[in-house]
Amino acid sequence: MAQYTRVAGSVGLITLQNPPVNALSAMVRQGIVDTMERALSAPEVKSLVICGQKETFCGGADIREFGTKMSGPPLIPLIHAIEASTKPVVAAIEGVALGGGLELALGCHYRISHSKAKLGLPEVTLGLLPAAAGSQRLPRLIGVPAALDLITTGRHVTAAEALQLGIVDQVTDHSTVDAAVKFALSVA
Ligand SMILES: C[C@H](O)[C@H](C)C(=O)SCCNC(=O)CCNC(=O)[C@H](O)C(C)(C)COP(=O)([O-])OP(=O)([O-])OC[C@H]1O[C@@H](n2cnc3c(N)ncnc32)[C@H](O)[C@@H]1OP(=O)([O-])[O-]
Repeated sequence: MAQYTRVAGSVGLITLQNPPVNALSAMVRQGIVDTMERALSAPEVKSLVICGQKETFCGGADIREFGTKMSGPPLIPLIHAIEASTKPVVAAIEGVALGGGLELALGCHYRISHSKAKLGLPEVTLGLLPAAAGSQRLPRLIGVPAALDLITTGRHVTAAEALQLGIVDQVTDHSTVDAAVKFALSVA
């Protein structure tokens, strides 16, 4: 699921809800599609923030759905629709942004991270490659050598390293959602 609220007057806040790590289940993907549509069609909403409930952004594809029949909207067009949004979209990253979770954040126009967050593309550790265009968006963002390192090792980076590499735009020790909403207001 994904919850939609309007905050600070003009920011649409989309909160991913799928304990324990807000993995991208069919319900969450459908929730993102529905809440994006709602935010994009609301004239009073000028920018968006995507976050995860319970202080974690997203652990990627829902491993509980591996080996089951695919249902719900696929991830690639969903992330593409976020990237193509005419209203700026900011990812508020707490806890983890891993695999499809980081790929979702890479489709957003800006990324704000909590200082204790971990980011990475660990697909290789499952015998997979990033399957939702992370292998395209990450090299575009930080260059081929740094992206290849992350994709082929699957290692997690700290928020400080993510900032230094250029994966995130800002790191905060305080409320990531508050910082992302402030950022979203500034770029609307
Ligand atoms: C399209 C895209 O390209 C593709 C193809 C993909 O995205 S492929 C998928 C990529 N994502 C991953 O590989 C992330 C795998 N997870 C982890 O690395 C870790 O879990 C963690 C996030 C760093 C947390 O570690 P932790 O030590 O704090 O606790 P935990 O005990 O391990 O985990 C805590 C609880 O979370 C559950 N969990 C963790 N990740 C999950 C996931 N992706 N889906 C569903 N549940 C997950 C886990 O089963 C456990 O549940 P329960 O036992 O409590 O019921």
